[in-house]
Amino acid sequence: MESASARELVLSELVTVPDFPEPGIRFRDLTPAFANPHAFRVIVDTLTAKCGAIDAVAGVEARGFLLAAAAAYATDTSLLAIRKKGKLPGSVLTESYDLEYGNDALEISPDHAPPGTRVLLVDDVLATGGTLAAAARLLTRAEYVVAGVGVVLELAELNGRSALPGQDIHAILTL
Ligand SMILES: O=P(O)(O)OC[C@H]1O[C@H](OP(=O)(O)OP(=O)(O)O)[C@H](O)[C@@H]1O
Ligand SMILES: Nc1ncnc2[nH]cnc12
Repeated sequence: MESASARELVLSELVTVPDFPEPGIRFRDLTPAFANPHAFRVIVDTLTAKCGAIDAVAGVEARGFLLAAAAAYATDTSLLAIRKKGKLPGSVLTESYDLEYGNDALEISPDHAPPGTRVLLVDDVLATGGTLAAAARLLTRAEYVVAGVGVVLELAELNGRSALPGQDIHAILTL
């Protein structure tokens, strides 16, 4: 169970925007929480406290990068960038996925950490789970171990957990 303070901080800073980025979507904007230095610190500390031993933190472009960079710095571990298709040079692994408002593909450079690297995978929002499931597939194909999945906000009605069977998922706030 999450501490009330982290959950309450996120809840107090969360902004819901109707019909963005397209009609029918209730967009959950966490950038105000990231702009609050106390809230951002508590968020990063909570995400990193909830996983076991790790060697790296992976973040999903773009909003996941904000969290992953801070979490990797805080834990003194490797930072792994999971990017949208076409942004990484050289040899990459690719996974396509669907999300609440479209589809896309993610890529990773597979040789930036050794096989067996224990990775905490982070993002801001878990909605349908398409994004994090594709990211977890990339990490597995790169021969890393997904030690945990951390998100700030889980949208339970979209059942994203079902896309991540067997993963240890921690959400600071679930709506
Ligand atoms: O669980 P899902 O249904 O896959 O949705 C969650 C994803 O959607 C958002 O990213 P988005 O693709 O909008 O990109 P951005 O971070 O570049 O804004 C969010 O940051 C998650 O990565
Ligand atoms: N409703 C939503 N709000 C913010 N980010 C999202 N990613 C997918 N669905 C989202």
